Amino acid sequence: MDEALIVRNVSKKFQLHNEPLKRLVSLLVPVFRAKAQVFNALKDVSVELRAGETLGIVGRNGAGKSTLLQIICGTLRPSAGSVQVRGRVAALLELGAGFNTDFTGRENIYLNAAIYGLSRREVDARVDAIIAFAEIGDFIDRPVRVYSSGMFVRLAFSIIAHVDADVLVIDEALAVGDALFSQKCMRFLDDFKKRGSIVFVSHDSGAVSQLCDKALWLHQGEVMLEGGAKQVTEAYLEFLYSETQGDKVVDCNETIAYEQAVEAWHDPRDQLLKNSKYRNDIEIYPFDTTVSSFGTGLVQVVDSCFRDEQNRKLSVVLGGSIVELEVVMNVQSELSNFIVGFLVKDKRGQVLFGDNSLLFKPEGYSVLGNSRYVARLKFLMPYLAQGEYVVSLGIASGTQMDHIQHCWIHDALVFSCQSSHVIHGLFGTPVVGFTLGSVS
Ligand SMILES: Nc1ncnc2c1ncn2[C@@H]1O[C@H](COP(=O)(O)OP(=O)(O)OP(=O)(O)O)[C@@H](O)[C@H]1O
Repeated sequence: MDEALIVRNVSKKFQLHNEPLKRLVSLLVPVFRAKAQVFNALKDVSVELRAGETLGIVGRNGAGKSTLLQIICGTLRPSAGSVQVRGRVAALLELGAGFNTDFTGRENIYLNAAIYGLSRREVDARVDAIIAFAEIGDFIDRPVRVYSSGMFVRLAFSIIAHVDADVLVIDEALAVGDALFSQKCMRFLDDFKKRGSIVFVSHDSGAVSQLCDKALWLHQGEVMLEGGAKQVTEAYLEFLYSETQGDKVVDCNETIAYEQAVEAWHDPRDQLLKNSKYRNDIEIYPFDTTVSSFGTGLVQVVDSCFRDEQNRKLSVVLGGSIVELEVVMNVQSELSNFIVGFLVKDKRGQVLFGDNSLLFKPEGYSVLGNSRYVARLKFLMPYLAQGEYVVSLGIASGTQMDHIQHCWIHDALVFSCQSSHVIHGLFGTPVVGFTLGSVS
């Protein structure tokens, strides 16, 4: 077959029991089973995935996504219908599944990889790569019962990434909480797409539309829509918004005063947005002094943060407002043509925007050796879509086209945005003026 996965008319019914005793009795005495209340978690779901394709599954809580993934992986039997998968399936579905909590991380690598059918010799050959990808340091030789959930995810993902799977099944909810690692996972998945198929469940429809070729929208156990990832995620978002907003159309004349748009950067919808649940709060995590960097080493960044116009350090930045990105650095030796810049990337590593100090002084600044400097880059933070982001910092000397990096930090600051009105595109940039006139 050309298909990597065929899900045909799959239904799943769960028996619901209020009391554990009744559940036990119904398991032991089949006649009681008929009396239990039945819940249809999946109803006649069909989908096909060709080898090399990526399928995203979206849907609200309780829509049946995890149930479908478990059926695809064979850890749950369907009540009706069938699933055919070609090749080796590796899954990240349930934290700790397949792990022995008394074993160390290293021992669990062998245990898990054996479950996926790898021989000891095959695991010997890739154990170092698995450990390097997981990046959990000395914890690899400690029992996994002492692991944080983030460490579990790191190790579990690293294992499934190295078992030569033909189909990867991933519930992205598990990767939440660690923006840096989920970026790395997304990069890995992008690469994996070249050789295998992926089934990917995510609440982040942006991630689904970027990563996946096709998508399936489940609603109360049924297929609402199946098709191209873009088409399905857009329809799903529209549905979510119409559910939360109703069909109310905001009357622009009533709520937006054109005169408010006097300052170039001011978004006249600001007040409207700030008072809504789409308020674009962007939470900033503190600068991690242990984060790795590369460059000549003549400059070390010792701190970085966001400040508002009153010079207050911010833990939350509001999308659509002016902020200052502060970079504190130690400079070892005198440098000319000095440039400070930044990039903001989404969790797949895609650059959204960035800038540097060259626009202010094309010939660059000069700095003295053995000194500490504070650079501040003031910019308009765009409205960001829900998700996690990182800021990369670069300190260099030279020109835009030709420069030497003294200190480049990939993930200097991490930030996370939980609420947003941005549903199309990667980010929103404020509309600073609008006029409408009739032409005769
Ligand atoms: N073992 C079970 N017994 C009874 N009901 C179950 C069982 N497992 C799942 N369900 C029910 O089936 C429905 C679908 O659950 P499922 O976990 O597949 O949803 P989901 O789309 O993955 O949700 P979420 O996004 O919240 O993870 C839910 O209403 C859930 O309560």
